[in-house]
Amino acid sequence: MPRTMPGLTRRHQRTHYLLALLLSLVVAAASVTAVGFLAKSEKQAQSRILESRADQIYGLIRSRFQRHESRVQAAAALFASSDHVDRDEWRRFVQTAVDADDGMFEMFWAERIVAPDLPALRQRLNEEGIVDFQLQPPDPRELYCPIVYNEPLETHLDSLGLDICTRPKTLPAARMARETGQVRISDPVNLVADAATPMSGYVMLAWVDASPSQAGGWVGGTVALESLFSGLASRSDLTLQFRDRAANEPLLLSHSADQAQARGVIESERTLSLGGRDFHLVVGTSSGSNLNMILLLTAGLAIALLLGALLMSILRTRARAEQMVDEATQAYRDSEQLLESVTNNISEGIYRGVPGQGLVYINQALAHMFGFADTETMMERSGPILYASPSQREKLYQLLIDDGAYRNQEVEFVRPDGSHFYAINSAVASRNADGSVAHFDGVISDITERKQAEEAVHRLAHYDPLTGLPNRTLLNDRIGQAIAHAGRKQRPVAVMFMDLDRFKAVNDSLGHGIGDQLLVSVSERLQKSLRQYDTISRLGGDEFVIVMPGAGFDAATQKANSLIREFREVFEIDGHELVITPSIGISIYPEDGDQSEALIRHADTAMYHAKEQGRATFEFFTRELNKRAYERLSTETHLRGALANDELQLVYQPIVEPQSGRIRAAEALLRWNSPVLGRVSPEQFIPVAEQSGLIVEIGHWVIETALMQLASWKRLGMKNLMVCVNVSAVQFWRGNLMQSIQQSLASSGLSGRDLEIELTENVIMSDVDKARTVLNQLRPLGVRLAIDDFGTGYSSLSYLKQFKVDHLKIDKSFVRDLKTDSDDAAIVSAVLSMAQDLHVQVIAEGVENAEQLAFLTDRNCDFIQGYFFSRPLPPNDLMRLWARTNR
Ligand SMILES: Nc1nc2c(ncn2[C@@H]2O[C@@H]3COP(=O)(O)O[C@H]4[C@@H](O)[C@H](n5cnc6c(=O)[nH]c(N)nc65)O[C@@H]4COP(=O)(O)O[C@H]3[C@H]2O)c(=O)[nH]1
Repeated sequence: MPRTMPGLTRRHQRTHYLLALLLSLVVAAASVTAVGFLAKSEKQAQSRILESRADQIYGLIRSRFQRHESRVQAAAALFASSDHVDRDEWRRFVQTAVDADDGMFEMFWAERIVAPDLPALRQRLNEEGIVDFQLQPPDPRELYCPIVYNEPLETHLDSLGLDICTRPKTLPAARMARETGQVRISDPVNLVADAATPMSGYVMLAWVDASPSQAGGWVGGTVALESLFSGLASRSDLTLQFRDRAANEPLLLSHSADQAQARGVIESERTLSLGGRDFHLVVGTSSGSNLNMILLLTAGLAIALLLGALLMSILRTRARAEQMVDEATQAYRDSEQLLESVTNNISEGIYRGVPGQGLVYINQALAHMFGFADTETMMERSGPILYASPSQREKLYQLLIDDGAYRNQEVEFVRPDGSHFYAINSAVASRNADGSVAHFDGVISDITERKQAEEAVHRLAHYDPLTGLPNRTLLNDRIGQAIAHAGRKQRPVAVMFMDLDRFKAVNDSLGHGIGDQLLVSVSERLQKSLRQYDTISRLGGDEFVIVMPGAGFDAATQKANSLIREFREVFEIDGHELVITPSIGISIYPEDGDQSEALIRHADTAMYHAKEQGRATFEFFTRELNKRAYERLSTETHLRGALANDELQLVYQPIVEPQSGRIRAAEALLRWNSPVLGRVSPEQFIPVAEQSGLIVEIGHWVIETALMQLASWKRLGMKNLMVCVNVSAVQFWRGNLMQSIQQSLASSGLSGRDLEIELTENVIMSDVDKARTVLNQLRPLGVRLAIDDFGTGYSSLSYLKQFKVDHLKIDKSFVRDLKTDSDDAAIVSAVLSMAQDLHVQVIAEGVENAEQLAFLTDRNCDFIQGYFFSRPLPPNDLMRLWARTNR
């Protein structure tokens, strides 16, 4: 089955098949015609040869017959011409003929005698030595024709006495010979009666009339048929048939006759009339010529087929070649289109440049990259590609010359409008035979976006998004660099940790938007006030760190002072005039650390100390500060587990009505007995709890516990008693105070009037509006409000009036020195007087002695609290005290 070529159409294939078939048919027909013609010529030639051969054979057979006939005639002439021919004479006469070995099988003399002559014959023969003459057949009859002489006698004794007139095959010939006087030939006879292989032959008979001394008779010659044809059929290409017409049977068939018949030989026939018999001779050709014809024809047909196949193959090869050319052409077109499509649609710019000529090809993307509408415009207007750095252009071109290529080079290009873009540029050169650059092909990928993204990532990783200042990561780098540089030059580095005082209040009251703007303004102000090589970093929230390479103690002091001064100037943010102060902690390399992290941490510690010192100030880091910072950290660590471990307790200090001496309230005060740190003063752990935010949780616990305690006392009969709890600034602003109080009241079953919260002036004044909102929410619950530590802060009573303050607590620092410090006495007197005017009750704290009590009672102080009456007491002790005082 022919393989179908992909892409070769069926129509083409059919045409090819038809052409090949046609050629095969034409060649086959030509072959057949040629073979026919050749066969015919061959046949004619063969016929001619055959005729000639047949003539030869015919002549030979005829001459062989005639030779035998003439011998018989000669023998007959011998008898006719002699009075008597005796046996010896006969023998001598025919001896040559029978010895010639050319087919004369036997020669005999058969006499015609009548019955009465038979004894004389026997007598004569007996005399001649034939003693036992037997007639064959022996039957008595009138006429006998027995063979009386025959030669060679030795081999043909059995012929002696044979009566030829009794034999149906010889009798007709004998008669005819007598009647015509001619040699006549008998029917074919078997020459050897008992032989295994029959031997055919003829008997030729010639009549000899009787003479006076001799009876008439026949001379006979027995001729072996084979001898007539010997040597004639030896050629394998000839077949012979020799038929006796009268006998009508083949006398001789060549050994190849059957094959010859099967192959249809050419035959030539002759009729041979001899001795009164007609013989039919058929000579045929051998079959060799037919085979040749068949071979020829086969070869012709094979050639036809081969030619057809060859043509088919040629056509197919040609068609395939054409098809391949078509396909290659199509593929080339496709690839050209693909290339065009790709080059015009990819985002990479592609160009070809020729030294001295500039660009000779660019694609669409390249034109767009350089800000041109299309390639034509760029090719017309643009010179060489513009590199931001001409030296880089030279360097890359040198690479092309030296290495033949450069790959993935990051390049900055300039557009005609002056804008820049970043790209990755790769190019490869093609060289002339002399090695010079013939042209170079390049690819440019615009990586501006990637660069921008990288820069954005870098910015995010290293800069504070709000202010654009370096973040902690970059700060660490800068400090590291500053230390490395300073270390070599043995110079100091100052690290300032700056925190904005009460920034949270700004954030909470004015919102984060304003807070953020304030931070930006602060960063700008800081940047303006610092040297170029100083680094300002924002760590987050309101924390800034300033690194000042080369600055030691004096320079840092100077800078801190100037910063604090500069911050006195108002920040105008979105219509708000904000005053904000910084607290600054300073650490110095190398004294306070040689690592960025240590220097920042120590500056932070110093900053806390500055805040503790009353804000808007700065502090240098000291070992003592570090110790305190460590203690604070340790306190915080242990405080985290204090609530859960039940390490906190409340003690209650009575607040007493001086006139009656009755306990009207009890202030709940925290106590922490740490199994590790021992007893820790509230003045030590409360600030830590506030800084860490733990105060929210602890504060809730205090309110809840105090109210539960009061409920318990009330159940035990302690009437007209309320509890006062300290609420810290962090708890007030960040903790959900309202919810905490509501929950605790609910669980204790008490009313709001049983609770008083103590807030410092500073808490309220840090955000008056918000404080008002919170307090207004509490008011409906009946919760009372006391201003703690009054006198230490703003001390603006009239201002506080609007908050419906229930009690003012005069700070114990004023009470302590009442006797010795006239200022304190004056302040206390003034406060008491003002409070009475405003109908606000006053509680004096820290009353330790009778003089203090007398001073206060003289001025109608409403309540007294202090060691003079009682130290803070455990609940049961207070209950016992109450039992003594209030019954
Ligand atoms: N020298 C002297 N001191 C007297 C006298 N009478 C009372 N005190 C002390 O004065 C402090 C009164 O509490 P504070 O001013 O609110 O000052 C409190 C308060 O600000 C804070 N505090 C205590 N408990 C809590 C609490 O539960 N929550 C909050 N936020 N702060 C608390 O800790 C501060 C110290 O508390 P304490 O050590 O318990 O100290 C208590 C108390 O023991 C006296 O006659 N002489």
